[in-house]
Amino acid sequence: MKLLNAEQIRQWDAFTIKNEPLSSLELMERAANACARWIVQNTLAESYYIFCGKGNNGGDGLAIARLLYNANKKVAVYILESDAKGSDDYISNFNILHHLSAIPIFMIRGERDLPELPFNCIIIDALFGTGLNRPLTGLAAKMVDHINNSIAPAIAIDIPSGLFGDHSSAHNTIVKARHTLSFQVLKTAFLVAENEPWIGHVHIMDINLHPAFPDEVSTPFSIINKSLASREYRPRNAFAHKGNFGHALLIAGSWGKAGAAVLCSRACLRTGAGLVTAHVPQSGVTVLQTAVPEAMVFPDKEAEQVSGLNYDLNHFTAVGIGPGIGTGVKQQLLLKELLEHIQRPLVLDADALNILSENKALLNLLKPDTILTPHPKEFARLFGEAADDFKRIELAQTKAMELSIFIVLKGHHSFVACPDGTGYFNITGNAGMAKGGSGDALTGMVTSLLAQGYLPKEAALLGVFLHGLAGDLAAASGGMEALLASDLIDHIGNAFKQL
Ligand SMILES: NC(=O)C1=CN([C@@H]2O[C@H](COP(=O)(O)OP(=O)(O)OC[C@H]3O[C@@H](n4cnc5c(N)ncnc54)[C@H](OP(=O)(O)O)[C@@H]3O)[C@@H](O)[C@H]2O)[C@@H](O)CC1
Ligand SMILES: Nc1ncnc2c1ncn2[C@@H]1O[C@H](COP(=O)(O)OP(=O)(O)O)[C@@H](O)[C@H]1O
Ligand SMILES: [K+]
Repeated sequence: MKLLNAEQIRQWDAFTIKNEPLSSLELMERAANACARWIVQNTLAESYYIFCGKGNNGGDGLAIARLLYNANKKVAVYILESDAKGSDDYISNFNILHHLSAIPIFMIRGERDLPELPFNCIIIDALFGTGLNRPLTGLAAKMVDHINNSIAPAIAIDIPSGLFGDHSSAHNTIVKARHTLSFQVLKTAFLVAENEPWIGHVHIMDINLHPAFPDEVSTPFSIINKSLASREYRPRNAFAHKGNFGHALLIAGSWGKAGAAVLCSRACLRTGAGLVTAHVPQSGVTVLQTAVPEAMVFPDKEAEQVSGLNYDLNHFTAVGIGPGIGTGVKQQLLLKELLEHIQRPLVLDADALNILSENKALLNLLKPDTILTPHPKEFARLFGEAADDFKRIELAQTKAMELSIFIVLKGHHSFVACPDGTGYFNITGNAGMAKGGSGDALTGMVTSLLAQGYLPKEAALLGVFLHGLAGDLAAASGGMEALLASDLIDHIGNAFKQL
């Protein structure tokens, strides 16, 4: 699903208005209806304090006030006064409300006009939406501070006021919402960790914008959702044999970190690879053969670390390297040798990435379409610190294009940067996965898909989606706190079944 920017969403409105057809006021009513319905169904409050600006976001707020009043809720409206005359639909809704004369409307001209907010009210934030074009200052910022200083929860309409939809809002004054009711599609702002303090729980309100529009625009960003993942998925043929599903090699583990090799090998098998061989230090052999008897083992000549490649890499259909290997001289040489000789699809994770960070010249050895799976710290070590989350995404895109590789920037919404300049945000996964071992599972899963013949882009997108979904299913059955990477791996099968 394409991720549209604020301007494209405006065009989508206009397209819907022209082609459905309906008036913009009717579209606003539809949006307000969806919000009011959600508010009535999901909240119980003594009263609703509705803060409005004079743009269309404020128009939504005025319409929501009327609809909540019609649903027998006690409402009061507070309008941020400004020199602007207000958008047409704001004015229309203001006039309707004014004539209704049942709902108190207060104009806020100065700080002294700000109402006291009782603890048992709900605040509706309809000050500014996607039309915000500069940080809030003056009375608007004071109003937001006032909302944030109240203990009453705030529900933001479309986007918390003060937050930019498409770029960083660092240092802005922003409404801290408990819930955000946003129209039709996710905004990029909801996908980055730096905005977590403002957005609360995001709920997408379907307002039936015209389905033909997204096909007409091109966007650099998309969302990996179930329909995209299902499109990538290739079910097994009935007459298939293990040779059809490739042979994955995983180079992982060291003394004290045999678990990393166990987790990525098991995840690799659970994701469907026909054969899996783990190259581990000798100390890891018994561990691996006991914990994952389905995997074959290639014992290194050293006891506690992997130290060299004494086999033909072409024997395998895909290779994953990094989890728990360490960053010593021998692993550095091993990685260099591997990068020089490999002719197969490759995933680099964890210590393999840390080795690259210490030896940047190795980046030039990366073959096109190699997949890197850094978490934000590994990414910073590799490519430098970024000023904010949006800049980090930009940097990932630049590096993916420059090096012709895929970069899976892991996080709550992992971002897959592709060499063609496109990028995909994942929407599965949960905080239960924030525990050592989850990343090792992802390495095994993506390597598995590559081994089975999925193209690198397909493997990265499907792997990230299934990984998060398996985590979600594991959390649904055993809770987030208790979630182990092993639980996630045990749910990979159920994740596939949902495709
Ligand atoms: N499909 C959908 O999504 C639908 C969307 N709809 C709704 O429309 C909303 C977008 O409405 P919108 O374009 O009128 O912009 P909105 O944010 O209300 O006002 C911005 C105005 O404020 C001003 N301004 C900007 N920054 C400022 C600042 N820092 N401090 C002070 N002023 C500032 C700026 O004017 P300026 O001062 O620049 O002349 C601008 O005109 C959207 O979020 C959703 O709620 C629904 O109704 C229908 C379906
Ligand atoms: N809060 C979260 N929400 C969704 N996914 C998460 C969250 N925290 C971690 N993850 C996922 O778990 C994995 C963690 O990887 P990583 O940090 O490399 O862990 P490790 O190396 O310890 O296994 C990543 O795929 C990441 O996207
Ligand atoms: K808002």
